[in-house]
Amino acid sequence: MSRSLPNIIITGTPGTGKTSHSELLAERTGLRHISVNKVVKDKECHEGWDDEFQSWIVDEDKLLDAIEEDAKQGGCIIDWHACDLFPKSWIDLVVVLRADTATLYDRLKARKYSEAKLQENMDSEIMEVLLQEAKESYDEEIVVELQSVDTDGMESNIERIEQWLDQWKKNNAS
Ligand SMILES: Nc1ncnc2c1ncn2[C@@H]1O[C@H](COP(=O)(O)OP(=O)(O)OP(=O)(O)O)[C@@H](O)[C@H]1O
Repeated sequence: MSRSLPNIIITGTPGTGKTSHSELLAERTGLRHISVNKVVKDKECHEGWDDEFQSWIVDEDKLLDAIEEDAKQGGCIIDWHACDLFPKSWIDLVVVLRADTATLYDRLKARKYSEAKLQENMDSEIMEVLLQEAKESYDEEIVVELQSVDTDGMESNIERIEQWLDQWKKNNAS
């Protein structure tokens, strides 16, 4: 599929910094930030609310239909805590954000998550669930793992993605 701009997934366990990175990257590059949580809610791509985990039960087919046009056009930053559902043909780069357990614990605790939700997310980060999902779903050379612990780190992550974007544009110039 040929696009004039690439699509980038920013994924990771909740609290690793997907929204913060996506917003800053969108501001710096002009790419469109697609907050999948927001799309699920606004376009009702779900089958109801899961009380135990305090999250929507996502209808993946509806979600893909909702973002397909944008993805085909290119230039999207897809921000979500899962990545395996997006077709490989849509995606040019997958950034998996990581945080150490102490940092992540503090961030999730500050959100007043239930003990079950907090534990589920901590386990997911420790077991590298998102990193494995990304590596199993996409070619390894497009999957990048970046640490998201402090603001300096976030700055250098964004610079790195900007450099990648410049290179992608050069490689794909017609
Ligand atoms: N690299 C970082 N440096 C400093 N603070 C950070 C960093 N990454 C995230 N944070 C802080 O951690 C909190 C969670 O970040 P954010 O909302 O971006 O995570 P998220 O991965 O998008 O979470 P969710 O999946 O629940 O939407 C915010 O208060 C944010 O400011």
